[in-house]
Amino acid sequence: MDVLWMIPLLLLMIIPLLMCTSSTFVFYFKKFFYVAWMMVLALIGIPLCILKSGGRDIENMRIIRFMVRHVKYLLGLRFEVSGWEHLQTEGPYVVISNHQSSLDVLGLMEILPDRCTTIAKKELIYAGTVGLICWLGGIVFINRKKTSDAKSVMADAAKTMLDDQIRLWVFPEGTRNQNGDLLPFKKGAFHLAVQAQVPIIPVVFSSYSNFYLRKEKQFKSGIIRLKILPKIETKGMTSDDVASLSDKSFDLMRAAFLDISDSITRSNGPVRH
Ligand SMILES: CCCCCCCCCCCCCCC(=O)SCCNC(=O)CCNC(=O)[C@H](O)C(C)(C)COP(=O)(O)OP(=O)(O)OC[C@H]1O[C@@H](n2cnc3c(N)ncnc32)[C@H](O)[C@@H]1OP(=O)(O)O
Ligand SMILES: CCCCCCCC/C=C\CCCCCCCC(=O)OC[C@@H](O)COP(=O)(O)O
Repeated sequence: MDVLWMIPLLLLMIIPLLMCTSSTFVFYFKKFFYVAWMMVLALIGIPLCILKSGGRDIENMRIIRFMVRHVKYLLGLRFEVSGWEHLQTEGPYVVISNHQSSLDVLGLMEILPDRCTTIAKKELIYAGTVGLICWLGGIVFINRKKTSDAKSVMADAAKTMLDDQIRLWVFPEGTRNQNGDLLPFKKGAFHLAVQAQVPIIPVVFSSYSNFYLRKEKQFKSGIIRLKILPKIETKGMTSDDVASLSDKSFDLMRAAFLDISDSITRSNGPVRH
């Protein structure tokens, strides 16, 4: 029995020691902590969402947003947001952003507008308590392996956006990417905006490579710049305009990504790919 009491005590001594001496340990510890803490937060949030809304409801995103906002401090991250005024747009719109890591959830919750939820891969629904709270928050799940299914879910979403006056956040790269640049954009977000005839608001996260390097197993403290760009109108556009709309958004976001990542790199050391 006495020995059992020693275990937490030993851990309390060993963990800070390893945190100071091994960057690989810090990497795994922070990653484990992030997932575990989000799971715990979701476990607490689930009954709150059910009590507030009785089930799946986009208003639950307010609870989720509130619960996630402090997590950045626990991981040693800080956000510098610019362009807040561009989110002061009435009615429905589509937010698009680049996607580097599951840490993007922290930036998303930092600026998530009211009545805004996201499009996510369907596999996320199986992520335990996190999956359930995502469902309660009205997240729209798509099957990326079946384009026809994904297209029909997104067509329904375009209708819901207008009927229920909601906003949708889409990651047009379609997958996480940390290659120091943006991946070519998938078309779904642009069809969605054109079908609903709503504006697109691009949001750019600066490169994480000055604090988070998956291959090198580094997860330091750092600053993430979040730049909200002016809205792009889609009124009067048709599906014929989707390709040029996607190209225009890509060019604007890529320029902003290189700009804000470069300014972080200059102040914090080189970006490593
Ligand atoms: C308290 C704790 C709480 C924790 C809470 C945590 C909250 C978490 C929230 C955050 C979750 C974040 C999750 C992020 C993700 O899961 S990212 C991955 C999923 N998202 C996406 O994939 C979106 C982007 N993808 C697309 O938009 C794709 O286009 C897709 C619809 C999926 C289709 O895929 P694919 O076939 O690979 O793409 P293409 O773009 O090449 O399209 C093929 C052709 O189809 C045409 N197309 C596409 N979409 C449509 C449409 N909606 N309507 C009509 N036509 C469409 C497209 O134009 C192509 O045809 P052409 O080549 O142009 O002829
Ligand atoms: C039953 C237990 C299952 C455990 C699963 C753990 C799930 C993670 C839990 C908490 C992490 C915090 C919230 C993360 C939400 C992030 C969603 C995300 O970033 O998904 C990746 C997706 O965009 C693209 O996927 P791919 O890059 O194509 O792959």
